[in-house]
Amino acid sequence: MDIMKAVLGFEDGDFVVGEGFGVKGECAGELVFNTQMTGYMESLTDPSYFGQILMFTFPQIGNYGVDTRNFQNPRVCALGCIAKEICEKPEHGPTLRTFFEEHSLLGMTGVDTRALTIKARVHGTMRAALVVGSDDSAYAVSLAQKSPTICDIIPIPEVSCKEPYHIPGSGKRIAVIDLGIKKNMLTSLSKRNGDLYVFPYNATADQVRACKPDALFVSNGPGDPKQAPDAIRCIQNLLGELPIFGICMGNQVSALALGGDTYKLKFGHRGANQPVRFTDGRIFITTQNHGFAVDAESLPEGCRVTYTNVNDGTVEGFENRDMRLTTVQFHPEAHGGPRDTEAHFFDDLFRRLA
Ligand SMILES: NC(=O)CC[C@H](N)C(=O)O
Repeated sequence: MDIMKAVLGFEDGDFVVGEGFGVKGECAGELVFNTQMTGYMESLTDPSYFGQILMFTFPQIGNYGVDTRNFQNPRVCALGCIAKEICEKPEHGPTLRTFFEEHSLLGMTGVDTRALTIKARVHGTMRAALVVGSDDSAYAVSLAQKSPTICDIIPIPEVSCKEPYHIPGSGKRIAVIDLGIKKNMLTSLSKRNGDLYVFPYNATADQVRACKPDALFVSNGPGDPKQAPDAIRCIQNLLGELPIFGICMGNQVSALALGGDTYKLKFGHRGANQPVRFTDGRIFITTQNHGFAVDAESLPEGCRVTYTNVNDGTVEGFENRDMRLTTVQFHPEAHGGPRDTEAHFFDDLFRRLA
């Protein structure tokens, strides 16, 4: 096998050289790290990673091949993939290498991902550029420096559905705003017989009202929540009119719709063992993937923080009972990661509509 060069350049002038996999090419965006031991395909296909380069801290990924049943979206959404090592002989095929080659994706191995993770933890998330097929570090650094910040990109329209669609179910009618929804959110709602009317990111309140929903659900999505003005407006118009639920980006845009604020975390939470504390003191282990957070202090009267991240005390969920709004920052739908909060969130959602 011919070795293909690759280089990862950072906005601060630093760089690392490694081995490329997939195809030759380049990409630039935030480099973020995920600490999951499994679920690499769920993460790579999670639309919330659109616009970011995804690095896995677990030393080897690809050890159970590529199974499209795990995909959270039909395509890989991360701009590129960085891993210490990819498995060349998985128990089930095809290999990550073959998949990346066949789908013209960009990957890099053979780098000290732990050192790069420490760098992100010390200095904060940085913009980086991955160049596969070259070791021109000066070029990679200049690409990183020229790339827009995560707050400047508008990625949601790229991953939201283009037209509304219907997933029939025999139960409650849920209007879903797709800001780049993970498949397992839809599956989790469908499994509970939800009759789902899915709308693109720019749906208006009147379009939502027209399907006569019992509730509104706002999905996860990539980028800065402040770059989702249509969803914020739609929620604002529907607040108090019907129950509203949201996950991750759905949590953040709900806070903004209420007049609250969000801010960028130093290096975010991305992994499958993030502990959150519920109001009753119980701790749940959750999957998370977020780089922004809701500012607890900014939430207006009537809101109550329901979940707090045990590691850093940040907001992992809040509610406003008067407005019948319940949102979480973590991922109860899992995929990958633990399903400890699936029933807690989704069963509760339908119980509230009964
Ligand atoms: N998974 C998500 O919905 C992420 C929301 C937002 N893009 C963030 O990084 O915080």
